[in-house]
Amino acid sequence: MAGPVLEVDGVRKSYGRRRAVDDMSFDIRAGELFGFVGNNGAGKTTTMRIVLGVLTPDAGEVRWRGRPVGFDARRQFGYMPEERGLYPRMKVGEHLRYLGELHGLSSAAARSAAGRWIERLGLAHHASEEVQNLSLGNQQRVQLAAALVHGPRVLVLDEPFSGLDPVAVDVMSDVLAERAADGVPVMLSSHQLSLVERLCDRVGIVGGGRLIACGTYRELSENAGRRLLVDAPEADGNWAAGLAGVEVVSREGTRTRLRLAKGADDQRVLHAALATGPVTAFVSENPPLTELYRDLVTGTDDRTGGGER
Ligand SMILES: Nc1ncnc2c1ncn2[C@@H]1O[C@H](COP(=O)(O)OP(=O)(O)OP(=O)(O)O)[C@@H](O)[C@H]1O
Repeated sequence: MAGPVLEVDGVRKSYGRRRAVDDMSFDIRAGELFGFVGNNGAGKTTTMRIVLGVLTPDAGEVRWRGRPVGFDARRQFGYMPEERGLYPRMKVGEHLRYLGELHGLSSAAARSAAGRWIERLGLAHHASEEVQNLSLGNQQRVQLAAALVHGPRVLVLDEPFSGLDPVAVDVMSDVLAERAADGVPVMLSSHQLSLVERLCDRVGIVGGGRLIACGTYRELSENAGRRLLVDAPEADGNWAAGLAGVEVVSREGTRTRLRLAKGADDQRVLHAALATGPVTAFVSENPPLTELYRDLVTGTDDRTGGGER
């Protein structure tokens, strides 16, 4: 994968006295699917709007290929806003052609691109319908087509998967993976962490307006410390207590899940388990992104649970 093309550097934004985004920095590489996750109110939409130039930051800047993003660069961005922004009375085909032309495509090119995306996103039966008469999921497909119709060089998508049926999620995932394979950097926010884990090359986790972790799933997983599942049928509930660098995450019957701090010795864990009797399972586990996320976000976001600061 190539180097960074889209850089968010030290971005800060307040609404009145409320700090929504604070010293936010990350970059996205060409051809990379970058998942942007965080609790409600963590600052994702505000950051994405700043990337798009819909909002101006109080400090910091966004750069595209090393230069501050200006009007010309932004015309090459494709954006799917959280508050979907389609004209309800326009017909789907007409709407997409209009948006293509608005972004500088010729009338013929806009017609052809609109037709292509209508077909690709499974909207062929709805091309002549008014947007407002479509189901919400289909409106969302149109919204994705609207972000793609002008052949953008960057995609910024705010919760593109919310409310989609599983088939539409697959179509959307395939399309985004294809765009990324074509070298387009794709930034997407989502609360569907299993999907983000599966789809995205890297993940940025936002808490309280700041980026609290960023990396591949594997990197995030390694930084969080190793997990072990140990099944010691004759052990009592306290067998792992007091082992240095070892935390008991959960116990179900005879199975204990442990988290090991960096550098903690798993062989000492094995010895301690064997000292209780037979050990029928001793397995390294990769926690799902959801669990890593919970560990990272807990305690870092004083707006956790949708509250505001
Ligand atoms: N127009 C606004 N005026 C005042 N405060 C705002 C405005 N927009 C957002 N905020 C506040 O800024 C903070 C960040 O909001 P933002 O919408 O960026 O979060 P988010 O991570 O996208 O949340 P969600 O997952 O719920 O969409 C919140 O405290 C929110 O209430």
